[in-house]
Amino acid sequence: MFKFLRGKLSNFFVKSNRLVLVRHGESEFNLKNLFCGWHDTPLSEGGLQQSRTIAAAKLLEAKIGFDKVYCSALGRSRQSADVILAEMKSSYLPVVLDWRLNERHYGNLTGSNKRQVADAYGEQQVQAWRRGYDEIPPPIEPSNSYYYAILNNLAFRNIPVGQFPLSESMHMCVDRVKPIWEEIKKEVLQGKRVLIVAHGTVARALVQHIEDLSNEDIVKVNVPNCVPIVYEFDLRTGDLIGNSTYLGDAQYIENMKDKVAAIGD
Ligand SMILES: O=C(OP(=O)(O)O)[C@H](O)COP(=O)(O)O
Repeated sequence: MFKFLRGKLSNFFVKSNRLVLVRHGESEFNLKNLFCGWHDTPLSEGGLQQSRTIAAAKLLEAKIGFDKVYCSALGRSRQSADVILAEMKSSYLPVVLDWRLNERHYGNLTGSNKRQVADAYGEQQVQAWRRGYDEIPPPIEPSNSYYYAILNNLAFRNIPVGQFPLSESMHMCVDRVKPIWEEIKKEVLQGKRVLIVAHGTVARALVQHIEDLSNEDIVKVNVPNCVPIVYEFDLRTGDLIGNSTYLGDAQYIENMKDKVAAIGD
C-alpha cells in the first residue's frame, strides 16, 4: 500500500525526464584523420581517457544517473560506454547494441585520409560528402581494403536483407535512425533514464529528430567526442523542455566543434 502511494505521489511530482547523448571517444581512425563509417576501429588511448575524464567526469559532476544504455553495433561505441559506466560504478546496467545507431556508412571513402581526398577531389567536394544532407559518397567496392571486413562483421549479422548499405548520405542516416529514436523516446517518456553512446553523424541525426531542426540547420551542427549533450522532456506532452545543454568547458567545446567541422591534416 505504502509502495503504491509512493509511486502515485512520485508520478504526480515528477513531470520531466532527461536523456543524454554522447559521441564515443576519439577512435584510432579519428586520430589518423581517416573516414571511418562502418569500419570497426577501436578507441585510441586518448579516446579511452576522454571517456573517463570528460564524459563520465561531467556526468558524475552533474549527478546524472542512468537505467539503460543504447550503443551502436560498432565496437568504439560500446567501448566508450563500458568505460563511462565503469567510471560511474554502473557497469551492471543493461546495454543494448543496435545496428541502426551505427555511424553513417562512408562508402568507398572508408579508410581514406580526409586531407588526401581533399587534395584529389577538392575541399568543396569533400565537405559536400561530409556535411551535405543528400550527398551520397561513392559506394564501397570490393577493392576497398575494408569491404570484406565490413560485410563479414558478425556484429552486423542481424541486419535485414536489403538494408545493409554500401554508402549513406546524412539524409539516409536520419531516416535509418528514426524508428530506433522513436523506440528510445517512448522509454524516456515512461521515465527510463537513457544514455545513448553514438557517432558523429548518428548523433547529428538524433539531434535533428530531437530538436526538430531543418535540413539546412543540422548540417551546421558538429558533435565533439565525449561531450555529454543533455535534453529534458516533458513527460505529459512529450515535448522538449528548453535547449540542449552541452556539459563541459564552453571554450573547449567550441574548439572541439571547430576541429570536428574541419577537414584536418
Ligand atoms: O566514423 C566517423 O564518425 P565517428 O568517429 O563518430 O564514428 C566519421 O569518419 C567521422 O568523420 P566526419 O566528421 O568527417 O563525418
